[in-house]
Amino acid sequence: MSFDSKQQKNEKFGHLRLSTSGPQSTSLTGNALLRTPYFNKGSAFTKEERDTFKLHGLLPTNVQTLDEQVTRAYAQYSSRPNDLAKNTFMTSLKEQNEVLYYKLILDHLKEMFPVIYTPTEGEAIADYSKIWRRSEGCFLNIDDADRVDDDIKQWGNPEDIDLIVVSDGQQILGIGDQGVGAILISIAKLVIYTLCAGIHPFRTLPVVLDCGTDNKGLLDDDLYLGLRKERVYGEEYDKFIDKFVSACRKRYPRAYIHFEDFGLTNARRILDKYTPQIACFNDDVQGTGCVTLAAVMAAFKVSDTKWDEARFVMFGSGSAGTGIADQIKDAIAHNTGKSREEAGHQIWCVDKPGLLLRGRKDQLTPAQVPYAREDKEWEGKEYGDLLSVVKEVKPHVMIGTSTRPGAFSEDIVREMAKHVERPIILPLSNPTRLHEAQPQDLYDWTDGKALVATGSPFPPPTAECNNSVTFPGIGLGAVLSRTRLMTPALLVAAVQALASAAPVIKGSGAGLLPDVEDVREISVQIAKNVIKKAVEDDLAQQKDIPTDDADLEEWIREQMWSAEYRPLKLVEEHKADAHARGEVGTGSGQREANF
Ligand SMILES: NC(=O)c1ccc[n+]([C@@H]2O[C@H](COP(=O)([O-])OP(=O)(O)OC[C@H]3O[C@@H](n4cnc5c(N)ncnc54)[C@H](O)[C@@H]3O)[C@@H](O)[C@H]2O)c1
Ligand SMILES: O=C(O)C[C@H](O)C(=O)O
Ligand SMILES: [Mn+2]
Repeated sequence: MSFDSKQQKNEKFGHLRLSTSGPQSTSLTGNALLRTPYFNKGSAFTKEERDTFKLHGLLPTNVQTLDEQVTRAYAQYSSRPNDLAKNTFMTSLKEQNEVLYYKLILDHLKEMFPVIYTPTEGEAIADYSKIWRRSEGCFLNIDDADRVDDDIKQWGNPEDIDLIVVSDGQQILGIGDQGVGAILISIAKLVIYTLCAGIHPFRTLPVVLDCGTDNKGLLDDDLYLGLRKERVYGEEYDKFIDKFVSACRKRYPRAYIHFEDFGLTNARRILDKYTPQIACFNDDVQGTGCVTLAAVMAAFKVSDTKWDEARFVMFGSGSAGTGIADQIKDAIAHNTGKSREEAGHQIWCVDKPGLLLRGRKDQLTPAQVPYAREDKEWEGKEYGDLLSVVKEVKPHVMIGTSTRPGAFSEDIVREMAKHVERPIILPLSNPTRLHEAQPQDLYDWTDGKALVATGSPFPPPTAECNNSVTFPGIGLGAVLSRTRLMTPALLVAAVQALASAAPVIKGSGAGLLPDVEDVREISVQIAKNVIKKAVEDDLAQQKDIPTDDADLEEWIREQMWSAEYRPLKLVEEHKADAHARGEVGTGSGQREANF
């Protein structure tokens, strides 16, 4: 990477920096500059910049600060009548001025998080083809699989992209197949990476793999923007994924790939296939597994539950359910010295047909198989519904990733509370309307004894158990260390950092997980653990990573992007490209032509 040499002298770790607070360079002037959201400062362009970049006559006279702009933008945001309208407003703002967009959110993080992310983003995704105005992100479709490499390569040079979030749209949150609208989940996750972990917004790429859709409503919608055909499965699908991964590897060899909201039959399979080959991560399986394990660890501190006796019931055993089960199984094994197989006996997985049993092996996914119980254990017992299973198992922990709203009904919760002092109940299905229970009901039915965390935000004392407190820090660690692989050991290191930041563990509150307000700091701690483990396990490709803890933290913080205006320098066109690539990661070609 090429960096401004003056800047390097002033910075302890200048030579390692990915993103900088130093000057940026562009050859754009006039309206072209104002229409480039990454560089546009609107009314905040200084007098000198207005001279240099030929902006006179294009802006009102008064030069304003970023804070003044935030005040105006917040008033406009607040005047929007509902959350979806607010979400649309934010999308427009992002298309106009990225620094202002991020600064506005960071100043109102708690309030805006549910509007730009879950649950409102779910509505925007479902309405994608109706509310679409301007294209953002990379669209690859299975009918043009031969073009994948060409379509990917136009986003920059090999060193330009650090992080790719990709979805095929088959299982968006709990709202099922959303086809091409899935581009918005890739974009939203990347926004969270920037807000919560300072990942440089211009060094990322949101992708949708349009493989058709089984959503009849979309296929019948004249406005639908995606491939109008039934979803493709099997060999053709696998080849398409392979082409995508190969193209990413070839064109952006340093990029870490985050898979999001793939369907049940593909999510785990794809993850297992590529984990030994590239640095990749499935958020629904691994991010959710990590955050939920951290919540359970915090809850155990309060309830004084011992790992060797703890019993877990998972309701909904898909990507998220089995991902959580795997993390919990490893934690049991780690804390008790049991084998992983033995540890798995403390987990009971329930899905649509009831408890998973070995006798029904042909109906189980490979990820479910290790949790299926021996049929003879359950002979003469009821196992077809959650209440019967809870009666038999008497779980300490019940986790919902079923997409079935209200599944944790009063009789089930009261039954659970009969057997354990502090029932730990985590309804995680998103969006909010799909939660297996409402937190207030859980407190009421257990005389306030339940320890609760939910998939979408609720007021305190209910913590939000959403992968958004985990994946940004893990990604930051992966990007900065340039880890070759994302291994289970790196994820364990991440969970340790997250669990120790829980308010109940720190003694700073009742929450089982840290609040979103604190997430940037949590991400530093997660990234630190991930990087240290990557170095220890000889996976880190980045050279000269500081070994001292304090230095490492400083090194991480310095590379986190923050929402502030940087001085802008005018350079000639050919130099701008070279400079931009090195300094702000601004790709050439299509990236600029797109604005
Ligand atoms: N809080 C978080 O961070 C987080 C993370 C990932 C997923 N989730 C949520 O978890 C839910 C599931 O996501 P996923 O990616 O695992 O989906 P998935 O399709 O892979 O799994 C869903 C599972 O639930 C089962 N199921 C469906 N209806 C059921 C019913 N009535 N009774 C019992 N089981 C039923 C399905 O058979 C499937 O096994 C979604 O609502 C998603 O938003 C939350
Ligand atoms: O996107 C979220 O809010 C969390 C999770 O990835 C989900 O699919 O629900
Ligand atoms: Mn998801």
